[in-house]
This record gives sequence, C-alpha cells and structure tokens, in this order.
Amino acid sequence: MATNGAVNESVFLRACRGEDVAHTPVWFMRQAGRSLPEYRKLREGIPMLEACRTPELICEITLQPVRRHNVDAAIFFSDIVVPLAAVGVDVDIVPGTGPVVAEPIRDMAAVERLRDLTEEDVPYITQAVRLLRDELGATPLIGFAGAPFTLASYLVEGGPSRTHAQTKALMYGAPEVWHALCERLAAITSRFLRVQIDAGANAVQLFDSWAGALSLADYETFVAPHSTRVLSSVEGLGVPRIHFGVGTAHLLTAMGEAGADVVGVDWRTPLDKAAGLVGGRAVQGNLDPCTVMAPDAVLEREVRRILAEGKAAPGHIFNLGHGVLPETDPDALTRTVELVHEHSAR
Ligand SMILES: Cc1c2[nH]c(c1CCC(=O)O)Cc1[nH]c(c(CCC(=O)O)c1C)Cc1[nH]c(c(CCC(=O)O)c1C)Cc1[nH]c(c(C)c1CCC(=O)O)C2
Repeated sequence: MATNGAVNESVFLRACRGEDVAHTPVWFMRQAGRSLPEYRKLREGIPMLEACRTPELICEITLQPVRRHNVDAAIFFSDIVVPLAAVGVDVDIVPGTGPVVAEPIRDMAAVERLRDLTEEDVPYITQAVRLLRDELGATPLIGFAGAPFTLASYLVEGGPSRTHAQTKALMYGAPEVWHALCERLAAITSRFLRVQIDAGANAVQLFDSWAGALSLADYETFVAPHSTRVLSSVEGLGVPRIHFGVGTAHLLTAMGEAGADVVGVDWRTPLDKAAGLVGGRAVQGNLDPCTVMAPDAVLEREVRRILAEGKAAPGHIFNLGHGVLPETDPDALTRTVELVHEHSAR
C-alpha cells in the first residue's frame, strides 16, 4: 500500500493545488459505469442502490476504469441519492431515467421529516473507502456528493426534470420552505463528504449538475449559501474540493467563490476564459463527451486545444465537460488518456 506521501504527490493532487506536474492528470466523470462491459456484467441482476451499499462491489467497480484506462484518479462508485436513501427517503434509481422519489417534498412538514445523516447510517461507505485506499496504491480517490440544489431538484420534482418548474415554484413561492430544505440537505451532504474523507478519500467533488438551470441572481440568493456551507464544512482538511455544474458559464465566478479549490467546467466555455472567471483557482474539464467518439484526428485536435487553454489556470485536471455517455467505446476513453499524457508531458 503506497504511503500517503506518494498519493499526496500524485499529479492529480498537485494540479488541484496549482503545483507543477510532470503531465496533466486526467480522469472521467462516470468512468465507473455502463460504458464498461465488465461493469455491466458485474451489475447484472443487482439493483443500483444495492450495489452502492455493498463494499466489495463499490471497490471493484471503482477499480475497473483505473485498471482499464490508466486514469490519474479514481472516483468512488456511489450516487448522489445514496445519503437520501440512507436517511429513509423513498428513492430508487431507474435505469435510463435516474433517481425517482416516491413522495416529492413540497411543504415544511415534509422537510421536517428529513432527518440528519450519521456515520452509522452508511457503514458501507467507510468500509468501501478503506478497502479502496488499500487497493489503489498511489492513485488518489475522489469522494463526492450532490449539491443541495441538485438534490433538492430531485426531491421536489420527484425525478429528473428539464425545466425544474416545481423546484422554482417552491423556491419563489415558499422561500422559507426552500431554505429549510436546503439547510437540511447541506447538513446531510456535509456529513456524507466527511465520512468519505475520514475513511481516506483524497479529494471531493460537489456535483451541482443542474445549477445551470438558474439565473445568476437566483443562484446567489437560493443556492450559493447552501453550497458554501457544504464546501466550508470540509475546508482545511488537506483535501481539495472540486465544484462542478453543467451549463454554468454564467455561474463560474460564483461557484468558485462558494469555496472551491477547483472549478469543473462543461464543454461550452473555453478553459482560458473560465480561468479568468474563477479567481485564480484550478480548473477541471472540458472535452465534450461526444468528442470521445469522434475520429481520432478530431479527438487529438480537441485534446491539444483543451490542454493549451488549461495552461491559463494555475492548475488543470483534464476531464469531460460532463459524464461519460453510456454508449462510449471504452477503448476511445483509453485513447483519450494516452493523448492527454502524450501531449502534456513536460
Ligand atoms: C445527476 C447525478 C446522478 N448521480 C450523479 C450525478 C451527478 C453527475 C452527473 O451529472 O452525471 C453522480 C454519480 N452517479 C454515479 C457516479 C459514480 C460513477 C462515476 O462517475 O464514475 C457519480 C459521480 C454512479 C451512477 N449513477 C447512475 C448510474 C447508471 C446506473 C446504471 O444503469 O448502471 C451510475 C453508473 C444512475 C443515475 N444517477 C443519477 C442519474 C442522472 C443517473 C443516470 C440514469 C441513467 O441514465 O441510467 C443521478
């Protein structure tokens, strides 16, 4: 088992801290998932949330993309709704759809039924992180959680939504209920991240995947205070914090100010422009997930463009601008890693 020193000196953690690196680190959101035949085989007949509660499965699924692609970081196999299920929310993950909540939260009575999370609620998280730390050697492990807004949008809508209309109706029509809900979600999320860090996670990512649905004014009023509370709760632990959202070109400055060490950028904003918006923080991204499936010359051109743009920030972690698409050829992801390492070698 590698010492903490080897992990702390990994190119991934050095880039998160804005330190010089031998090459640009690369990993992929959703690297542990349906793009891998070995994932689909292992998951056969096992419901998603059951897999997320089984340490040996969490460990093996997390390791699969690390072995196959030679990425520079592992992301913990879990899901953003795992802590909600752990405190008794009736939520399931429907393949091809995502989280579905049986009783959407629309009033204060429902908010008050949402209890806090304790470490005892998620023993499988602690067990899985410890197993992974033993298995991963010098490869850092990224823990994660969903941000209050993205979690709230699933709880209020009852499932995925294009418009987040119910969420915004609650936000505008009953702000006291909205803020009470997000305060509880921030506490649950803070605890969920802390459990992963205490067990050995080397960095954490806060996924606010749906924050792009909001105006900057609404983000600052209804979301930023709660995301800041989460990111502040894990500050000063020597664990870099990555803050990510989709469609967030207009929110990047606010997302950096919420307390991130690294801001994840989707594929729509060039990283050199993003670097100027995030107050001297490192950036992560931002290949269009579809470009992985483009002809090799196009893929290579885009990798080189993103690496050049990433130089404008003190640190750059190469990633996609959102998760790996399930239909992605795994060999194309391995090729993407090769190109990043080849074209960024110092
Ligand atoms: C919005 C969101 C969710 N979950 C997550 C987010 C934020 C990241 C993002 O924006 O994609 C976070 C997540 N979910 C999962 C991971 C770990 C895997 C990894 O990123 O490598 C992570 C980081 C496992 C998973 N979570 C889910 C899968 C697919 C489950 C399967 O069918 O195997 C995986 C690998 C299910 C899930 N869970 C969720 C959705 C939208 C889906 C996909 C529904 C579908 O297309 O089937 C909620």
